[in-house]
Amino acid sequence: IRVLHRRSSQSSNLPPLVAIPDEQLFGNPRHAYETALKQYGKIIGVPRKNRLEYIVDQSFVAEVLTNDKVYSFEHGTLSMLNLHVLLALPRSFMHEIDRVVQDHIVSDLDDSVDRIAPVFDKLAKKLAAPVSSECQPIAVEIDSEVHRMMAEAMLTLILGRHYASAAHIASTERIAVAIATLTGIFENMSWWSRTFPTVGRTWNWLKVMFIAIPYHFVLGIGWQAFSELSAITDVARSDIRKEPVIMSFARKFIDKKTHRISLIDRIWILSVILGLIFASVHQTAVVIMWVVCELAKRPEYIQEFRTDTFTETSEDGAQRLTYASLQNAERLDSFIREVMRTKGDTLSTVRQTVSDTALAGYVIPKGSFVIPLATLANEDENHYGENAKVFVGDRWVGTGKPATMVSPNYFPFGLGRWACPGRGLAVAEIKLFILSLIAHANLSLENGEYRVVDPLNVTSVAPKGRIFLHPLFS
Ligand code: HEM
Repeated sequence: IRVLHRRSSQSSNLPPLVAIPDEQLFGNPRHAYETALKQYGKIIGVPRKNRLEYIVDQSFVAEVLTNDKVYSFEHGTLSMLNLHVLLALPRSFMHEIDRVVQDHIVSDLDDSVDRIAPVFDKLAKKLAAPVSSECQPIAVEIDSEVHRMMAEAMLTLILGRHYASAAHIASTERIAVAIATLTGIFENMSWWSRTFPTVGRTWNWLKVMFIAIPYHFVLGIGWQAFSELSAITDVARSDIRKEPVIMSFARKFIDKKTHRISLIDRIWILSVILGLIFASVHQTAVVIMWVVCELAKRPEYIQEFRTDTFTETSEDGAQRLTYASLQNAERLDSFIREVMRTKGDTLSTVRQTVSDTALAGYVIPKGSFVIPLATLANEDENHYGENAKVFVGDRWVGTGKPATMVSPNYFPFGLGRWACPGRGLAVAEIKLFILSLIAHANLSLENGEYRVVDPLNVTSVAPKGRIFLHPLFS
């Protein structure tokens, strides 16, 4: 690690510019950034993949993530995704997705959970079936199944149960992963993209815009949804709450005179739904895998999670998990919060300066990416005490701090006005899967360890480990 320059000139007053070799940046980013911040101050500029990013320590998390007038979430996030073009639209894409999630998903989590719970139960039963019949531990390929399950759950919730066909589920998975590549999640792992980042980014962008979205979305799900939106009328419905998210969201676009939704609005609705699929499928699947791996590494927690679980009897007499069951699972909630705090997020939230901005005696130029180093805040000994870096599964029990409650020392879901609006659903989904699975089997991990695949992107790339399911009574 070396300083390229301390200050380019007295008048520009830039933070120190620090060069970190690629092997350190991509191989052990946490150590590399933490060391550089310790050496050169609370804010440093670090070039990465042809971009200059300003990395700040834990003392600036609140300022950078919540002062949206200066540090813009929309500019930061859309620019990182190479989707700046959306900033030029007359409507705010991010505001619209935010509203859909708030008004049509998390406003009634009881109902949202009821709609998707069967999808989680189905996978848990499928995975555990061979274990129960053969009465011996079996290794399961859980990662791809979890991705598929998330695609099915979100299709069911957002577009309706009739969309959950094998073909649509496969397309949804592909779209979610394809759009996630725009954030550069696979760039860190490929020599080609790391060495020629601009070419890599352009290639990814073209692939997503001209192949993945048209082929996997427009021709299938998109076309079906477009036809349904074309047929929607403003006839009053008594059961609007029971409609899929897309339909209840679409109602506000029905023109009072024509009683139809205009072509532009139909395209807008579909774009927002596409954004929502991206935001909700891939990342949740990855975090489920983190929780599964951590729990399989620490199976001693499983029994107490079971003891906490209560189910409700449905009309057909079967036992089912409801949102109330999930809220009751306090020890599991604490475990999830601890996984999210300690899994090693580094550069997980980004903002972009909308003007030259003074910070810590320096001036950060307009249009710069500013990113807090999450590990420093999430594992800050001044805040959490001596055992800050230790995983304590029940650390949060009885503290009134659920996994969804963010703060400057815990921001896996971001912070401020733009903190993830879907986090209530995300945590409910993680609990649904874990509780459904441990109802049928115990878990363990081969050699008690998993592997972090991309340490610079732990939120978007799942860890790898060989998971074993064990029969409950053996
Ligand atoms: C465990 C899974 C998830 C994680 C770790 C996660 C994390 C995040 C993070 C870090 C942000 C940026 C916040 C910021 O910069 O301050 C964000 C934004 C967002 N998330 Fe999530 N998220 C998850 C699941 C979901 C789900 C299930 C939905 C939808 C139902 C969702 C919808 C969104 C949306 C729409 C935004 C854009 C910001 C906004 O509209 O306010 N996320 N998420």
